[in-house]
Amino acid sequence: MNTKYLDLLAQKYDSEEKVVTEIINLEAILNLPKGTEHFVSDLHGEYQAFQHVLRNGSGKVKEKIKDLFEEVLSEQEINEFAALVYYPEEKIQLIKNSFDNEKELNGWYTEMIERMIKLISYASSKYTRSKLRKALPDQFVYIIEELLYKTEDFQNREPYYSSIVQQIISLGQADKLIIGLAYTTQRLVVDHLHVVGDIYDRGPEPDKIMEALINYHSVDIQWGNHDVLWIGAFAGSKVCLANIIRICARYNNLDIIEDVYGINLRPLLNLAERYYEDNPVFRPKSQGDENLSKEEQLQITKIHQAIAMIQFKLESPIIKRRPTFDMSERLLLEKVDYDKNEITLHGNTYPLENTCFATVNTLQPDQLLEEEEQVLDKLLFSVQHSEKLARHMNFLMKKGSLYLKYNGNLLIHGCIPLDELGNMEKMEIESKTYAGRELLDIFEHYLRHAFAHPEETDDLATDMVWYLWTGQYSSLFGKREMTTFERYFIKDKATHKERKNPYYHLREEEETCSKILAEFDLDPDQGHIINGHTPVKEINGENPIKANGKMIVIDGGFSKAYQSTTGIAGYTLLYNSYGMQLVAHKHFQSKEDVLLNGTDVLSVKRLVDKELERKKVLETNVGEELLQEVSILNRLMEYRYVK
Ligand SMILES: O=P(O)(O)OC[C@H]1O[C@](O)(COP(=O)(O)O)[C@@H](O)[C@@H]1O
Ligand SMILES: [Mn+2]
Repeated sequence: MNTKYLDLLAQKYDSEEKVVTEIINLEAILNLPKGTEHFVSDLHGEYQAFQHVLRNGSGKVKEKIKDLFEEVLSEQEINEFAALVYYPEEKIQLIKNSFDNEKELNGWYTEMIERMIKLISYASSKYTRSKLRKALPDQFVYIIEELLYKTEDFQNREPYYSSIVQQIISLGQADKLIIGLAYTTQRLVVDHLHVVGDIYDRGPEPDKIMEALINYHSVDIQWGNHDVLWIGAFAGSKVCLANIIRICARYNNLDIIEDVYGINLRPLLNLAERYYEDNPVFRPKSQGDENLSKEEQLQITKIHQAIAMIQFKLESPIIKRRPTFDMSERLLLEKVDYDKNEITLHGNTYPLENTCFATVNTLQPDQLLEEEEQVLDKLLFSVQHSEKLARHMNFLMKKGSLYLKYNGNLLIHGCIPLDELGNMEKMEIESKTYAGRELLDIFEHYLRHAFAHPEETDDLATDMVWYLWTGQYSSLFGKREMTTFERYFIKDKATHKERKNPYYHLREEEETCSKILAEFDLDPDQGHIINGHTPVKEINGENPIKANGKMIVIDGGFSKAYQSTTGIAGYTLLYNSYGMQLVAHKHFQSKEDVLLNGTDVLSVKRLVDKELERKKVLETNVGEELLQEVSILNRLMEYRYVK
């Protein structure tokens, strides 16, 4: 190693003792049990349900509470205490309202602080003191450490302990301390979070999920097809932009565009008012909890049509300028017989219904009206100048990737495109063919390029982001074609079917999964593939654990819109030093329900894998990095200090 680096490093470790201390510290960490990884996917804007899972660590918080207090507390007390750990601010408020004298309240404070300290001590047992310190609320580090390291054996420390607690209460700091302790517990229970794609679309609050992730202590994201759609819009793809607005209109979520991201929809509304009427298939989907007036519903229905037609028009030129996308079947507006109001697809002719072709020039159907172009330009300008969206998209880029290899597992939202025989599908891009891992790498390369060049709207990189949303060899889409047009305008449901890539049945077989793991240089005997994207229909007996445990699909449907098909409200996965556990969540009612009734829809666990020996940090990705640090420090030791 270049001695310059060692000299630089010596500035930080400027004494033999400092190097030795750090080596010992790192070696100690390497021998601790590995931290808990938490996997979630397909959040689809369902912030309330997501934050609950985040706060309860998919049941881990309650498990720890039970380990400690099952013998001494009733089930109701355990539930109440768990609710305090999940939502400390709100729970404290409720409790305060329920006591009518200060003495009772102080008794409650004392008891809760004691329980919280015990819980933290237990939850942090596999961490170093320094790591625990970093997780503590800044203003209380000293006090909490005093409370934590009071051991039960020293009876005479008892008065000291209770005097600290009483002081905290009388100084009016108890609420803050309890809140801080609750968040510390949440943070200790899960070491690292993986979001296996699809934060955006369908549900109402993707922005709040993004904020929660930005504030989370340790997270990575594997982009989903819906996430890249938003990235694409921000990166200058007009067709991606049309799609996100269309989906928001469809799910009655235009507030996200207008109020949350501050994008002015007025020009689009004006255009929509001019050309469109009511149309049953474009009415917003009801999510069950909104009160739309007739006028509002009509407005959204019009916007929905206006933006859908813009989307269809925008698709054509891309398909034409990118023959290797192999999407000519999707030149739909050109396949329409406008006189007969029918369309011929794959040799079959179907009548069209509920059409809204008022802006279509039948001689050149993909031509945008000048006013449509103007609307689009304004929308794109607004999107690219939304500060909040910029912050969220930058975070998605920084923490995200198309796939991730982590602790021997392969995390990917959709699929690895395969042919019927299980070979990796090839795609030609700029006269070169790519398959498997190389294909995913080149996709990611283009996506990053598009993001770095938001001023380019029609280049290959920008078009490629749209391909990732809808192309047949996209690792995020994984279907032959997206039948949006058919679902709006053709009655025959056979045309709505989106044929899945063979991956989706081949992944049931261990051999396929092993082959894919090997393609990514992962050990097929140890590794797993973790997928989101396709709702697991537990209702129909589908098992999320496939291929003899090599494949785990964790999209159980946080998305309310999909819960009737899945029968549950999402899967999450936990991977700690003892192995992997799959958690199935029941429908999440509301935060209020948890607070008032202590109902914490506790989840069924299925063991995916059990380690014979507890896994240590040494055997993880983080461990690898720490080992490298140790080896560098050893070199520094020899170079600088050992005579
Ligand atoms: O349920 P909707 O809103 O009609 O959307 C259906 C579309 O969503 C997709 O399923 C993609 O979304 P997912 O990634 O959530 O599956 C498309 O394949 C399909 O065309
Ligand atoms: Mn998806």
